[in-house]
Amino acid sequence: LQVKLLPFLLHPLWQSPLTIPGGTRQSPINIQWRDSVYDPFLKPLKISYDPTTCLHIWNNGYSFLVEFDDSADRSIIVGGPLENQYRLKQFHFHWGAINEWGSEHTVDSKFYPAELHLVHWNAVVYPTFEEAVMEGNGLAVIGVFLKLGAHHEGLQMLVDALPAIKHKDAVIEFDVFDPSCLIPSCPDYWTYAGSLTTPPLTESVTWIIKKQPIEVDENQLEAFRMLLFTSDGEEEKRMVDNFRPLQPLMNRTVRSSFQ
Ligand SMILES: NS(=O)(=O)c1ncc[nH]1
Ligand SMILES: [Zn+2]
Repeated sequence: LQVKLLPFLLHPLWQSPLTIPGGTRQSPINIQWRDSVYDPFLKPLKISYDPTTCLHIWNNGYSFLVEFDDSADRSIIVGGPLENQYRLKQFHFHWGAINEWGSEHTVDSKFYPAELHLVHWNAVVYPTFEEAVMEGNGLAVIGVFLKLGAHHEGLQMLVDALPAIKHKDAVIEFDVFDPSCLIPSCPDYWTYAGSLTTPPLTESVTWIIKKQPIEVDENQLEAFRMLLFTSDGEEEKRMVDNFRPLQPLMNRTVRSSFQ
């Protein structure tokens, strides 16, 4: 198995070791449906996004991100497993070179072709995102699986912007977008205590993984794969397979909001 892991272990994307030394709650993980524990005390997740808080869309050399004005409580989530309300800061995706893989989390060891992460931070307790990143209850990330299927109208607005941010560090203004159009209507989710899946890999994330995927079509996935890891003028490297390998569950239980 170690030999199989070798390419991932050496993957250029993460200079830091695969798991940070002493890491006990790293992400992503495989969600074994039958091992998840229904928690009747989990509340429904309440999502209230203000589409005008959208700022810009950019290529950070690892994924493409849509960033939001998080200077006030205008786009927030509350409820679910969360003690406080959390402010939306950005969302981004992870995807594969082909449809057989691409998501970070897996369900019963099944990969989806892509995964959306909506990143929120606990502005009730912490003064800045940077400080929240370092705290166990600092962040809440909603994960949504993408599966190959029907055309997704809401996603198309993002897809249409991608050619303008093909290269690393390219950014364009993006004034109005409501990310709730990317979140499935089914309220069911799994939740567990984990980490960021990119450096600094800090163990500060309450993960909320939606059970129901959203459907996107082949052309929309292909548009993700035309982005580049590289800056303008550098030898082109297609932005694909920007997902972290699965991490050990260790002493954690995944809870479900549904039976
Ligand atoms: N992929 S992730 O959502 O864990 C993340 N967000 C910011 C940095 N890394
Ligand atoms: Zn992510």
